[in-house]
Amino acid sequence: MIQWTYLELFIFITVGLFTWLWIRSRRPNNYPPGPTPLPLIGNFHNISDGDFLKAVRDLRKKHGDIFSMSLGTYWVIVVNDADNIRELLNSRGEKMLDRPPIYILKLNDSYGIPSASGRLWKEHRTFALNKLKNFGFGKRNFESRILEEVEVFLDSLKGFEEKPVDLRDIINISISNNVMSIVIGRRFDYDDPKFKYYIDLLGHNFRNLEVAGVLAFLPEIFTKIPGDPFGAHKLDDLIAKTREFYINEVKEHKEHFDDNNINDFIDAFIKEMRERKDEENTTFTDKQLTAVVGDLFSTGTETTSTTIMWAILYLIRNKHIQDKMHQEIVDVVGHSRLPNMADKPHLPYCEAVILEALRLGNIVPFAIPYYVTEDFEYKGYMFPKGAIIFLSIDSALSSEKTFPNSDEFNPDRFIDADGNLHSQEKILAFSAGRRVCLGESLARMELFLYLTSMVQRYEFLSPEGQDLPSTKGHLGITRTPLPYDCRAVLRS
Ligand code: HEM
Repeated sequence: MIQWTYLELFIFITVGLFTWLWIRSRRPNNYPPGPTPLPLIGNFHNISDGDFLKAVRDLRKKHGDIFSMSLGTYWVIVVNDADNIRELLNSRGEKMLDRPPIYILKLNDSYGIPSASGRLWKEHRTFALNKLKNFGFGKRNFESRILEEVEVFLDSLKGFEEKPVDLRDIINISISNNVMSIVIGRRFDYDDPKFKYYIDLLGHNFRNLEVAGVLAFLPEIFTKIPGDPFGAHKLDDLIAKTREFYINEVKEHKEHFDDNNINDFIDAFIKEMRERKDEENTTFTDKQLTAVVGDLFSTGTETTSTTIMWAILYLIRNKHIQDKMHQEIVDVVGHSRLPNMADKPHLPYCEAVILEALRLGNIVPFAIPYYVTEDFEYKGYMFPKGAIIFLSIDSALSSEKTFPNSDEFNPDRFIDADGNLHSQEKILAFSAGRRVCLGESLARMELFLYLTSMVQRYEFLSPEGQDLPSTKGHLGITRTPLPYDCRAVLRS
């Protein structure tokens, strides 16, 4: 019989364990290629230097358009290039429609719409789209409501008397008022302290939460570690505080509910919930209502306002583009009224500026992660059940092939020799397929009405003596510009 010393036993177990971990972390032959995973940590070391966007761009250069990484207990497949993304969603979409059960998508217990899967997602995406349309989404009467909000916003800019100001907070509140007028049936004043508090919390959530960061893939046990080394407790706390807002709104709506007077989305949901109360396994529950209200508040606020902040930043840095945009508005609309959606076909340069801001602003560089629910093959690679798919919208928006000199802000790339708009469909900023952004029509309307009105009335400049705002971004849930001040000077 073999006699083992403790040291020999220790060495044997350690080598055995590492061999098992190494074999387990090896990439099967038919998976997309990628960086070599290390035992225990997989490929975390390849993405953890703080700049996920750059890390993914570098890995693509080495491993090609479709590559895979081992992160936590998952294989993550990153898909680059607009054609690949569209083709994958069109041809394999049904096998990757769900969201993965990763930490950041489970913060709401996977309720709501962006984090939901299966029947819950299907029923509530359809319900939300129908009801939002009934209350005006994308319709003419909603346009007038947005224009009223734009007027209030433009007037509030006057209050700053051309002094340096960071516009982020009031743009956030103003944009939020549009979606909230449909969801909760009212708007908030820009100095309403309670709403400002929630908008501020939302901003913190968007900046601190990284859809693609290390925290996203950590096995849940790591999020419970005392001392909060990964910031998970802080996030839980911020999210719980923001949730108070939605819970209170729902409570108030229930107290004043009148079946004959359905004023907004929450009323419509409560009505549906009451009609289906005896249904077995109904998905129309209080928890889902709170989650959807939270989703519409968050997705409907930060995204559009961040795009406007990027657009103003690029217009400050490129004054000749701002002046050309202004001139087109003056020629077509004049000064006496605000631009409206009927003017859009006659303002191709303004539209080109907006497309270019969506492109270079790159505010959602990766679609919300998808989850493979059935094995499939694409371009000769295996996409195994249980893998997470990252669609790199960044790769589509920064493609040198489609957008030469892609680092430059150049709206003319969308204008042909006759001054007409072209190639707008190449902007994949809202993603594609069945999970395409639910608020795309609202966002496009807001971007057009706000940006054209702002440039019609005001000239946006850097504060005297200050450098131009930086084009560097911060990647949280969205990619936001670093804070900057500007002066809004009333045009005569
Ligand atoms: C410029 C503004 C916006 C941009 C660039 C944008 C972009 C996106 C992107 C890239 C996705 C991920 C789609 C995917 O997973 O493939 C998304 C999802 C979503 N967006 Fe937007 N969005 C914007 C504005 C809005 C607005 C105003 C709303 C709300 C009212 C909204 C509501 C949503 C919802 C609910 C989803 C989840 C869809 C689902 O999972 O079925 N978004 N958006």
